[in-house]
Amino acid sequence: MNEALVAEKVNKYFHEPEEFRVLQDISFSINRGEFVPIIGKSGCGKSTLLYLLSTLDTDYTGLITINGERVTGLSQNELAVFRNKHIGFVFQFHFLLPEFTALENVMLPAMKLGRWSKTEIEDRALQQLRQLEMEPFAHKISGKLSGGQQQRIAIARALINDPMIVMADEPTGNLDSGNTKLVFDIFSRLAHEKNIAVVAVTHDLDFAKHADRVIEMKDGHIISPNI
Ligand SMILES: Nc1ncnc2c1ncn2[C@@H]1O[C@H](COP(=O)(O)OP(=O)(O)OP(=O)(O)O)[C@@H](O)[C@H]1O
Repeated sequence: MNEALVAEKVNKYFHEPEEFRVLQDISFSINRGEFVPIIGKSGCGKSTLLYLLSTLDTDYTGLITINGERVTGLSQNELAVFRNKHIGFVFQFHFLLPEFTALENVMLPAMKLGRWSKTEIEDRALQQLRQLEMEPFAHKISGKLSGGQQQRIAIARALINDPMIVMADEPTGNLDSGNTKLVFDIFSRLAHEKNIAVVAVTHDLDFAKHADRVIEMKDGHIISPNI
């Protein structure tokens, strides 16, 4: 099975301040090994869609399937377990703990999962940091590192549990062009070499234009071809 994510006729309404259909019959799929940015003008519904896809918001109609498992309808507890196992998050609100070291931050999701011993987790975390050229900073306090370095720690943390899909919200939002390119290269490599699906909401068209495929949204619809 190659499909990492399938959305079928997803609709989302906000009821305040008035009834508003923010996502309208969204259907698409993303395969493993694909890096797919979601682009579109401010307010078109990108973040709302990512929130649903990542199972953090369950108030929608339609069907979302991730890694062959229908996540629509799972309980909050089941979703929490599912997310930790299968989804890596690089979300802006998903901050690093600034007083913890880079290594401690990366280890945290694996400690929660309870699949490996502490030594194994530390090895895995160091390996992730190494792949992102962050191993020399493993024992530095995260809050004292640069924005680009912190973003790489967040990516290492997103990868520690071997997710099959990574979801990112404005992953290059606060980065200069050098770091933006770096994050782009990391995401492409993850998709192509590790067969992970990477979905990233972005305003950055430079970041998006070299990706495998772009999903473009307008007024709650997907308008890009080839979906
Ligand atoms: N909790 C909410 N209640 C009501 N309306 C909301 C809520 N959250 C978002 N909206 C509205 O839904 C629409 C889509 O918002 P969303 O944040 O998904 O857009 P976006 O494309 O991610 O925008 P941006 O690029 O600026 O982040 C906007 O019109 C927004 O005002």
